[in-house]
Amino acid sequence: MKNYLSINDIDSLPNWVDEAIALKKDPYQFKEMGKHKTICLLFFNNSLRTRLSTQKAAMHMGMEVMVMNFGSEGWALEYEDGTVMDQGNSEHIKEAAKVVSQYCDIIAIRAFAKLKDRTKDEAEEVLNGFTKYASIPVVNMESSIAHPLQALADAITITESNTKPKPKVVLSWAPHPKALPHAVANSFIEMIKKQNVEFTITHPKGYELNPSITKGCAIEYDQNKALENADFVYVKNWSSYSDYGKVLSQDSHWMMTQAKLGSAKFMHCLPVRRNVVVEDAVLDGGQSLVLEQANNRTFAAQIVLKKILEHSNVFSAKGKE
Ligand SMILES: NCCC[C@H](NC(=O)CCC(=O)O)C(=O)O
Ligand SMILES: NC(=O)OP(=O)(O)O
Repeated sequence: MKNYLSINDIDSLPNWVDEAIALKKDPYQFKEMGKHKTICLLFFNNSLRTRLSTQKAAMHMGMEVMVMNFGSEGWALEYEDGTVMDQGNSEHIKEAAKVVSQYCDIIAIRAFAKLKDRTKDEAEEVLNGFTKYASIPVVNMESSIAHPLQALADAITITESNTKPKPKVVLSWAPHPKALPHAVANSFIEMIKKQNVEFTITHPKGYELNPSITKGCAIEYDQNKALENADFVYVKNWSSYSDYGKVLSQDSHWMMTQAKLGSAKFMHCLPVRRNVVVEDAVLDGGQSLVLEQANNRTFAAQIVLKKILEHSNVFSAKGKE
């Protein structure tokens, strides 16, 4: 595997989950693999988990790590080809990506959706710009439309705590004061479609996600009905997709409560707004998996780095890359 841009870059999800669980038991077993290799983490948006867990994963693999908050520290980048750069942007992606490629062996990028222009967000100019012009592998640390490191961690977490042959998994929208991206929900859906589960999505009308991603999924507008007999409830806010980037509802009836959760396990990618998205009793209770999810981010990132290093070591040994 060269790049990890979406869940579709995983050749076998069950194998990757098993390998990640094995890495978790003995995290430094491949510490020689990344020796004298450097990963550069470029952040165009804030982070706690992604930044620290990806750094930790790289350290487990014996890699050196460079981190840059590009959004606040880097030059404003231009992505259009052939532009006369006489406005605010100082540096073109062509130079930036090629320069970063000279300093490291893997680039990881976080660049969220701006939620103003759907076509522009779906073009993924930052992630795709780096992928196009970098000469080294690229990892998606949450782009406009995907968060595949989170979804892989979620797959590990569900596998570890599942006790049933075919559990019921529900993705439930929850209210939020800000307009949030679709990336976490999109990648979760793409991941869960590859699992042997019964899956239902529930949200208010107007919050339908990209139909090409939800194709084939059950959508139930009655949250209580959707939650019946659930084993895992993944809660997440997202803004409207059809009325792009808009907050259409802040209806607190959609907040997850212990009463609604019943005996199901609770999941959320974090950060989470307490008593807006989910009540304290759920997060502070025994059914919450949020800390396990955050912990598994390290091993999701580590399996991704291992696959990339294996691929690049094979190619460099052959003198091909
Ligand atoms: N990386 C995980 C989630 C990141 C982002 N959440 C946020 O921006 C929440 C910010 C806040 O609550 O103010 C999202 O939904 O995609
Ligand atoms: N879940 C997640 O990606 O967290 P951060 O935004 O803190 O990295």
